[in-house]
Amino acid sequence: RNDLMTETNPNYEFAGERYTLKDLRDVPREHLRLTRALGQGAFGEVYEGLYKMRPGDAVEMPVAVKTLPELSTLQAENDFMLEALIMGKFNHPNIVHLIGVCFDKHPRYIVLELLSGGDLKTFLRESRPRNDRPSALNMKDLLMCCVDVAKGCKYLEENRFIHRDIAARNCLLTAKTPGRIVKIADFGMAREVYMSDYYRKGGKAMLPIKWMPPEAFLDGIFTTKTDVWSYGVLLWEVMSLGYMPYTGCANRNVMSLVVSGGRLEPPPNCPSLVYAIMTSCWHPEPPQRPDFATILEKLAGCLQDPETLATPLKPMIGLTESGLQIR
Ligand SMILES: C[C@@H](Oc1cc(-c2cccc(S(C)(=O)=O)c2)cnc1N)c1cc(F)ccc1N1NC=CN1
Repeated sequence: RNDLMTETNPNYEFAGERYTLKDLRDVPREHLRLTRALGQGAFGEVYEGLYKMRPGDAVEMPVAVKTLPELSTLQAENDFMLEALIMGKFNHPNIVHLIGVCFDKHPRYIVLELLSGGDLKTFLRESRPRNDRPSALNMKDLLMCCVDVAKGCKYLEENRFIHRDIAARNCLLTAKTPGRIVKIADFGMAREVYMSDYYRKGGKAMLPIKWMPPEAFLDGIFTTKTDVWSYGVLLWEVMSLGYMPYTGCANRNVMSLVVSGGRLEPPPNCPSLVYAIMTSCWHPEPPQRPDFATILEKLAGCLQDPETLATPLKPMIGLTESGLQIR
């Protein structure tokens, strides 16, 4: 983590300032109503809910609520609090907004803005072209999603925050319809709904190997250039409309493949300008990888290139996770 918070030291450094729990807005539990379960988070169930901002208000704000079960270890309590502290310090349109916390008693809650478009990976998979329906998305839609995530990453980079888990599963959309905004929405290196993405390395620590550069999974070195590598894999996820990277390849084989110079192939119909950004993010030497400002410039170039924009997301024929499929 960026700044290990020990049991006795509930402080957190961000952007050169020091914060403690008292900096987090306390949400009165009685103003919160959990309506339905959204799925299993790393710590506990995540719910959709409604939050009455001011007691007299008629209107209630839709929220997402991360819960920490009563029977949690001190480490889990710490991680939960640290995640809230981390999210509470960010202020950017492409990073999920923390509304507040309920830490007065168990079960503890982290209250987030609800992004009702759901996660990016699911959205991409749902948007794949089918015989009955050509894809609802075009190349511009995909590139705009990538731009949003890159803007969020640039903010983190500017604040010297290393995310360590940039991936489509950890990004959410404000809506599925045009005008959608994508936000980075998970900061816990959390083992979200896609458990299989995390490789059980030794003990319980699970690492998203397929999104990590060699220096990270070999030597545990994490820098902002780690996030750049992961962002390159996220680009690949977006352009493939939500495929699992290195489909069918086990994590340990990915490690040896990548160390010996192997890389992800361009997804079907991926414009060469976009694939060039991906491969630049996967340079073996971290300093040689672009920063997010450069990535944004290159994406802007793609968005101004007619040939790139005209590339169709036509039905693909190929091996998918569920076997050979003709679409
Ligand atoms: C913690 C949770 O946060 C949220 C989930 C959804 C959300 C997630 C899925 C579906 C829908 S919905 C209402 O559009 O069906 C909304 C909407 N807003 C959130 N703030 C989350 C953040 C992520 F970055 C990735 C996955 C999840 N989870 N956790 C459990 C399930 N997803």
